[in-house]
Amino acid sequence: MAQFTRVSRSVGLITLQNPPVNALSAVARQGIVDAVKRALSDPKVKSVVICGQNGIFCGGADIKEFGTNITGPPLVPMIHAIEASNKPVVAAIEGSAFGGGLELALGCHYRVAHSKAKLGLTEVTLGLLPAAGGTQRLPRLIGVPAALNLITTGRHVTAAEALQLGIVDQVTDHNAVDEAVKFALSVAGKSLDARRISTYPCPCPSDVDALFEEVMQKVRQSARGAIAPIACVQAVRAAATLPYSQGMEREQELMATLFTSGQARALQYCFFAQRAVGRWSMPSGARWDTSKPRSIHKAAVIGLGTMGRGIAVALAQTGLSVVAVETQEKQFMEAKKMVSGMMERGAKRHGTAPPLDKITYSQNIQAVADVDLVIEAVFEDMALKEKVFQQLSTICKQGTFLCTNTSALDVDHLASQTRNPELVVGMHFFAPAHVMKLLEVVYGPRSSPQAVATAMQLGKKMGKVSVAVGNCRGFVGNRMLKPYLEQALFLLEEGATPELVDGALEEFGFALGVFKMSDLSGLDVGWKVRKGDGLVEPGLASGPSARIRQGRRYSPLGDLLCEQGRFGQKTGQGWYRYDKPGSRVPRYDPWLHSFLEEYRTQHGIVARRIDQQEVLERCLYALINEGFRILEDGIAAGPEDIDIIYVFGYSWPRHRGGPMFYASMVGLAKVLERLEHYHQAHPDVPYMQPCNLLRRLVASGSPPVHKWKEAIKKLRSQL
Ligand SMILES: CCCCCCCCCCCCC/C=C/C(=O)SCCNC(=O)CCNC(=O)[C@H](O)C(C)(C)COP(=O)(O)OP(=O)(O)OC[C@H]1O[C@@H](n2cnc3c(N)ncnc32)[C@H](O)[C@@H]1OP(=O)(O)O
Repeated sequence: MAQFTRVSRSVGLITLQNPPVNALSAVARQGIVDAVKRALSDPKVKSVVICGQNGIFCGGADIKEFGTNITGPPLVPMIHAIEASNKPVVAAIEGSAFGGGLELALGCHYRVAHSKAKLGLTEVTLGLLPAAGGTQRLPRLIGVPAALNLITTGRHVTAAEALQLGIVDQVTDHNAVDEAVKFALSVAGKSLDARRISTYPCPCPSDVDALFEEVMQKVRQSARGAIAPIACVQAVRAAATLPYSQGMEREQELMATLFTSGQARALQYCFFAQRAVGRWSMPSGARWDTSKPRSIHKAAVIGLGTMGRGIAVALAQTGLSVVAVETQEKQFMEAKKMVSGMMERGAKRHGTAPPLDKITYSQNIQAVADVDLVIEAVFEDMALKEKVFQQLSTICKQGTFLCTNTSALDVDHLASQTRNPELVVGMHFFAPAHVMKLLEVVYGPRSSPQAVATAMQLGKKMGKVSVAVGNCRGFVGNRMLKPYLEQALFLLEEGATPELVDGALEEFGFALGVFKMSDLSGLDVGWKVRKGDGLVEPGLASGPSARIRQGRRYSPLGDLLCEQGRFGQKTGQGWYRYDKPGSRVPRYDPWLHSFLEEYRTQHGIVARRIDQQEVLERCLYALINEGFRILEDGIAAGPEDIDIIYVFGYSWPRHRGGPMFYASMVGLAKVLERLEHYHQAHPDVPYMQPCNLLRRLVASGSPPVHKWKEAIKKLRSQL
């Protein structure tokens, strides 16, 4: 849909009308084609302005059309027709001009942007490339290095940066459409020879080959196996080395490969899943659209360790008044300094003032009496947390929401320590809390829908992707991590090395393999939890029973390393060796390898050759199997919730769509068959026993991932 009107007597105004983001659907494209024809054939129209309704220029091609039979006029000829017009066409950019939206604007002869507008060729984030001429026009307009940066990252630029780069011709604080109309009046009748970007030569540095080689190397490194950024470099290279028409052919060729790829499907699934998790629901039937959040004006953080500091910064950055409480003198002094430093660095990056005055510090928990919401972030110890919740329940004013940042403990038990358990929810942040985008909002059986809605809304305000999940040990993310870590240890026992396991996982796309990650986060963290669970027995006992604890297979390898003081990066030794404590570069450690050999001998294990395929199947399918159990238990409402948690909190490669999406791509029958195989080989590993839900989904014909929610509901009703 696009509306045509004539304004200021001689300006044809074309307004895209496709809410909510004016995406270029088949109907919208047809509307533009018709409106442009009308403008060009109307002798009273001397120039044209294209804008979008409701303050947004255009959110790009309609992503919902991808994967369907696309009809309607294609984008490329539509944009060519606009560029070829003999009447000047001005794009009036308000809100966003992304992907095909910016490509449409690049086909116009001029661009006027509102100062708050954001622009970007974002296709790479959806596993695609700017295939409506973007890879050919942008380098011609702003040069190869700047275009490569924008196209391979998909990053959004502000109107000010767009002006500096030469993407837009004018930036205004006033109404962009009015300004564009004035602009259009001023250029009516002028020659357009120098305004058609496709006719520009591509400004290139002298050594193009060296430039592209260097960029390609960098992109390959950061892409972690994603193919779209590489295709983007190839397409821009075509702009730099070929005439426009041949460059366009190359662009289309590369797009055809990406368009039907599994990676594009995965990335587009993530786009919609990220939005779907905002539409949360609870097993009680409470939902996002029927639960009203309460406004939070003042919040408190209890405990200023690493997590508490990050949470305090994230809260202050939203503009809330924050009371930060730490009772230990040394930690209190240190935290004050660290928090100010974090805020100053953040403000410097964003070119804003640090919100230092938003935080007041106190060593007395009584200081939280008048806040609307508290986030407890004290040490992960149930007795300590119980005490804090009992205190909060008496100190805080009526109606204050009490949240815990526990990463695994029972939220409902903490709620039972208070007078109003309905006000208690978990807010599980990920370290560093002011940087990481994920927030698990954990509801217990007694949490009120309003408490959940308020925590979800606060998370959104903090710029987090918030996912509402049920209460169980480890919630969703950490619960699924357990079988993954366990398999990694079993693989070491059986003959693998940390290098082999990490190599396989990093090749799959994880930023860090499991052992590097364990060294980074500290081996002592898990050791403490296992001690609390009564799993740790000191020393290197031998015999098969030494590796059976609480009736199931257990690997004491991590405990043995901790007994040696090998806690990972912080002690300079863990699964790898580091140059000094605190160093970050993992190195091969001969000690670890002899230790593993000695361990195997002591336990009578004959090392065998393990390949990458086995590493991936055992680690990932064990984790996925637990994901199915989580769905079966109703802890996560749907596969999207699990996938978003893994993509945003656990560095699961986005181009693989999250663990549950990945399972659907591999094929549920295959996942089931491999789990059955490994469970037969390792009957003492309950995590490998295929979950009932997985079996039933396979039996019901392995529905596609977007149908699982419905299928689970149906399967439940049959029980
Ligand atoms: C085999 C041969 C193959 C040949 C090739 C065929 C080619 C055919 C296609 C040619 C394509 C040419 C190249 C162009 C490609 C593109 O343009 S891809 C799209 C690029 N656009 C984007 O990346 C922007 C995506 N959107 C956003 O970033 C944000 O939505 C926004 C615009 C910044 C607005 O943000 P906000 O206000 O926060 O709202 P949201 O909640 O994010 O969105 C509101 C709802 O709108 C839905 N939506 C958003 N964008 C799109 C879109 N482009 N298409 C469809 N739907 C979109 C979004 O999902 C929300 O809806 P719900 O999911 O229902 O909540």
